[in-house]
This record gives sequence, structure tokens and C-alpha cells, in this order.
Amino acid sequence: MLSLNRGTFLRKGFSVLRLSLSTNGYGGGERKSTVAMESTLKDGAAAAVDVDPKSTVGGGVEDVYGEDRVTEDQLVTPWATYVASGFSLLRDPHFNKGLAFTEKERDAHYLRGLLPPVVITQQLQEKKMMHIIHQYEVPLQKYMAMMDLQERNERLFYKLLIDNVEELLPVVYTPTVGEACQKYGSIYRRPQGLYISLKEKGKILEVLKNWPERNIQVIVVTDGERILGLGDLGCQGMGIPVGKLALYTALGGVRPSACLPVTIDVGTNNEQLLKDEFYIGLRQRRATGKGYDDLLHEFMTAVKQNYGEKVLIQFEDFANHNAFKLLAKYGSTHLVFNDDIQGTASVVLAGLVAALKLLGGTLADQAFLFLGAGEAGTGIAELLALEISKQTKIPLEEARKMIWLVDSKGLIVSSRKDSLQHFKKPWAHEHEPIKDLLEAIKAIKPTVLIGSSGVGKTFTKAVIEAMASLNEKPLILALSNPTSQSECTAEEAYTWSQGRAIFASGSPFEPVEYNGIVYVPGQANNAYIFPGFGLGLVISGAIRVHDEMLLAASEALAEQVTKENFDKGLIYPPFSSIRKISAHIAANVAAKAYELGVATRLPRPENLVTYAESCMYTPNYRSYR
Ligand SMILES: NC(=O)C1=CN([C@@H]2O[C@H](COP(=O)(O)OP(=O)(O)OC[C@H]3O[C@@H](n4cnc5c(N)ncnc54)[C@H](OP(=O)(O)O)[C@@H]3O)[C@@H](O)[C@H]2O)C=CC1
Ligand SMILES: CC(=O)C(=O)O
Ligand SMILES: [Mg+2]
Repeated sequence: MLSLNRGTFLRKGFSVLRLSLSTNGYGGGERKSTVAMESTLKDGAAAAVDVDPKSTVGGGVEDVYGEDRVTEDQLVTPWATYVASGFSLLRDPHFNKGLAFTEKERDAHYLRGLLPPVVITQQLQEKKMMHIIHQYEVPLQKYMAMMDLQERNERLFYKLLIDNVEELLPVVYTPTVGEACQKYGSIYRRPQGLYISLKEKGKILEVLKNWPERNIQVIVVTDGERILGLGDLGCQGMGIPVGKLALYTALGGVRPSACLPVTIDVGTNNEQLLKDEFYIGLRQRRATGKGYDDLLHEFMTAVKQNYGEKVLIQFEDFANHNAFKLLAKYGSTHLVFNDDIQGTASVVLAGLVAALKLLGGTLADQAFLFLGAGEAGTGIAELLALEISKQTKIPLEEARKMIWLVDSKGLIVSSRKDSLQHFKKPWAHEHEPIKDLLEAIKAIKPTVLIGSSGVGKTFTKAVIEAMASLNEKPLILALSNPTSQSECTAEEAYTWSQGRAIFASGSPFEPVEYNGIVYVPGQANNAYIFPGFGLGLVISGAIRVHDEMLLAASEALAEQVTKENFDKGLIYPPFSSIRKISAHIAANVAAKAYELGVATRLPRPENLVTYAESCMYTPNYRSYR
């Protein structure tokens, strides 16, 4: 067994001479720590005291060098990293500072002559880069400029994103990332993330070892089958894990080197892409059944072998027939989180709880109707029912009866039960069949209407008017992404409800002026939750996700909505304070992980908010000796 730890830092900052060895294969180490984890799970926090107190956030139960013992008996890849200097330093996005290299650094690192004479600050670089971004009129050009920056100068990229989050979120995330995925092949310049295709079957562990970073804490993985509301984009879905992980760092402070974007390519059923000469993925129809399941299982096993027990695997934009299955299958063996089911549920519940300040009453006083009964719709419905059941002490089955869902075939009712997918069955209440959303609104009389259909323009004038005729303040959430798929626009929601709607959408809309009043729409997007949620798991060393942790995240987010926000009709705080919000979410999630006995980072930090903040990555340049 070779147990040289990853990264022996001889010098501070980038100037590192390190030999990092990644490991391979099962070993006694895994058995040992699994026992420790299981006892943690069974016996709660008290048993967790047995876990190595030196355990840190890096993954698994660690030795003094920070190596995860789960991986210690594996074969290793002799990754060697040398001190970067001169031209190679300028080409290394992790350490490049461009014109901000100081005179001393230019001397020490063989940069003389490779840069023009001027030395500028990171602030000036930021100003210049924003100026460049502003010159592009086409969002996709802005996206490409940001991606280029990420690959040229990582710290400047994150500085820009953090300092200008409200302006740049729609560029690196929804809606622009949707268009980027659609055109990913044509705009492709350099690879981002890790591609695991059917060609790598039997070799996934080796593929993981080709990734140069060893201390991975968060993986976002997609198979590209349901990219936002744009359908099957196959391998080109890579834009989503890349974008989500950029948010993990910018919004949640998880360091970039700890983030791994993965796309699993099992083919695509998108005929247009199959015919596209620039398509970057396997040119075949999607593998299903055993072929699909085996590849996913190999991936899940290899991730645990390579990175240990505590790496978070976030499933993103899988089609619902796989998403629910994967979450159920790996929920008890891995640290997994489905952003579309669980993250969305947590963010929407937070918005609903916050909205009660504007609507009055309790959650149980509301009637909820969803358009769309897939991952997002049923995920939200389930967490909402759980919260109502907790608040009112009524059984979960009773709480579910306050929630109604419409799918592509109409209202979900008991007479349809036999033909429904399993995740819809709990919502099949007694009612006569109704085909149409408008008719369903008239019958159910909802106070809250939630769009999670992935189909744009489905909240028509008649739908919004019906909601406005039933409610003084209709609460309308158009969650579908990107903007083209939004169930309605902010302008439509405000205009058709005569300015009475409380509105939020998955993708952002500009403020709307109606009858001389400016209405500011909120953004109901899981981006509020997953970065802080993931940070909470990382800082507590959590090994499993529980629904209680989703409720904890939701509660923390709802608490961050201020009177000033409510006065503007907002049910979410602005993204400009997202890092503070993420620290609170992380702290609440971590606290719940300790309470449930699934946290392994011991002892528990006393002040979890302060601790979360102290763990967050900051993008300011480091000084090099
Ligand atoms: N704002 C946010 O944070 C998030 C937004 N989303 C967005 O939500 C949308 C849906 O995602 P997801 O739930 O994962 O997708 P799914 O495919 O799992 O679910 C879509 C649901 O919408 C139903 N549907 C489709 N067309 C219609 C229609 N014309 N009328 C009524 N119902 C319809 C489908 O019905 P059937 O089952 O009969 O096919 C299905 O129940 C996407 O656009 C996604 O971008 C998702 C996650 C987070
Ligand atoms: C936001 C998100 O996760 C989605 O639209 O799929
Ligand atoms: Mg998603």
C-alpha cells in the first residue's frame, strides 16, 4: 500500500512541489471506515464520537495527512505537479494573475518579458472584464467570454461572479446556459469536466484518476436527458454540471479544486443532435435497462472507491424515470442529493413559508395546484406535505390531500391510479377527471399555482385571471427553465392579475412597471439552496442526506427574507446577499446533520455560521513568494 498523501506543500501559495497519488481498488481501509460510518448512522451522535477526531472536511475518515482511509489500499496514479513558472504559470488558470503579477513575482517566477510592463490590481482587471462583458450584446457571447475567463484566470472569474452575481448569474446559469448546452458542440473550444461514456465501461475508476484533482468534495453529474426544460441534449448537457459547480464556488464557497463536473454519455435520442456534425457525444441512441444501470452503478462504486464516503454526488437534470430510481437506490449507500427533486423542493417551500407573511395564515390554510407532476412538481409537493404534517400534526396522507397536481393528461385523480408512474400515485385524490388546467383551477380553487411542466406559455391570460378572481393575492410560481419555457412572464403575471400577483420564476425577469408601480419579480431557483446545502454537508462531514436537512435548509432561507424584501412583494432575498444566505443554510444543514448523527466532523464547531463562513473560498489573489 502506498499512502503518500496528496500534495506535500513545500512552499506557500502556488509554488508547490507535490507528489499526489490517487488510489485504486477495494481494501481493508474501506471496510474499517464503513463500520465506523454505520455505527454513526445507527447510534446517532453519541456513536459518532468513535470516529477519528482528526477527521476533516476532505472526505472519509482521515489520517494525519488528510488522506481518506477508505481509499488507502488502492493502486495509485503517480500524479506529479511541478513548480509552475514562466510561460506555464501564465497558462495555468489556478495560479495565473495576468497583469496583476507584481514586479517581485515577475522576477521570482521567470515572467520578465512575458508580460507588458504595466502592473494592475485585481480590481482594475475586474473593471476591465466587466467592460468587455458589457460590450457583448448577445448573451451567448457573454457566456463564452466568462468560460474563457474561467479557463484563463480562475480567481478573476470567481471575483467577477461573486461581485456581480445578479448580473452574471443569468450568463453562467439559466437562461444562457440552456442555449450554451444546445450549441455546445459548435462553441466547443476546450474540454470542461469529466466525460464518462459507454466506451469507458469497465474503466470508470481509471477515468476518475485522470482528473488532476484528488480532494473532490462535490460532484455534479448529469446524463443530459432532461436539460432544464429543453429535453435531451445528450453529452452537451455538460454545461449544466459546469455551471452548477461554478455556483457551488461563487455562491456557496466550496473551493473550485474540490468540484468535479461529470457527464455520463449513454447516447441521445435527440435526432437533431445525432445528425449534427459538431455534436460532441456518442452518436447512438440512449442505452436503457441493464446497459444504463450497470454503467451508473460502476460510476457510483468508482466514485466511492476513489474519493471516499463523504463526497457529495448531486444528480442533475436526469429524466424522471431515472432520477427517482437513482435517488432511491443510492440514498442509503452514498451521499447523494437530487437537485431537481430535493433542491427545488427546499427552495419552493422556503418561498411558500416566506409568502405567508404577505398572504397571512398558515401553509395548511392554502390550496396548492401544480402544473407538472415530475421531479420538481412531486418533489416540492412531498416536502410541502411533510412540513404541513409536521406543523399541524396531521398524518402525511391527510396533508397530501391539500395538494393537487396536473400532468400532461390532466388532473391526477384516483381513477387514473393504475396507469400512473409511482411518484404520482400519492397525489391521486378522489375527484372526477379534469383534462384542462383552467377547469382544474375552477374546481380546486387554489391559492397557490406552481408551474413545473417545462412548457412555456401554459399560464395563459385565462389561467392568471382565474387565479386573480379567486384570490386577492394569487401566488404564482413559474418555475420552468430557461426563460422560453417559463409558464408565463413576470409582465403577464402582473398585468393579467392587475398587479395583485405575488410572482417568482425559475429564470429571472426584469422588473415590470404596471399602472405606474414597479413590480420586482423574484427568482425561485434551486440555486438558492444547493450551494449552501452542499457546504453544510461538507463542513459537517455528513455521510447521508435526510429530508429533515432539506427542511432545515428551507427554514434558513425563509428566515433570510427581510421586511424590505417583503415590502417589495419579494418572497426570496436578493442574490446579492447569497454568500451570507449560504452560510446560514450551511449552518442549519450541518446542525441537523449533527443532530441526526450523520456528521463525522468532530467535535462539532460551536458557532456553525461563523465556521461555515470561515470555510468559504475567497477569490482574492494570493501572494507568491
Ligand atoms: N426553478 C427551479 O429551480 C427548477 C426548475 N425546474 C424546471 O421545471 C421543469 C420540469 O422539470 P422536471 O419536473 O424535472 O421535469 P419532468 O419531466 O420530471 O416533469 C414534467 C412534468 O410536466 C408535465 N407536463 C409536460 N407538458 C405538460 C403540459 N403541456 N401540461 C401539463 N403538464 C405537462 C409532465 O407530464 P407527464 O408526466 O404526463 O409527461 C410531467 O409531469 C423544467 O423546465 C425545469 O427546468 C426543475 C428543477 C428546478
Ligand atoms: C434549475 C434547475 O435545476 C433546472 O431547471 O433543472
Ligand atoms: Mg436541474
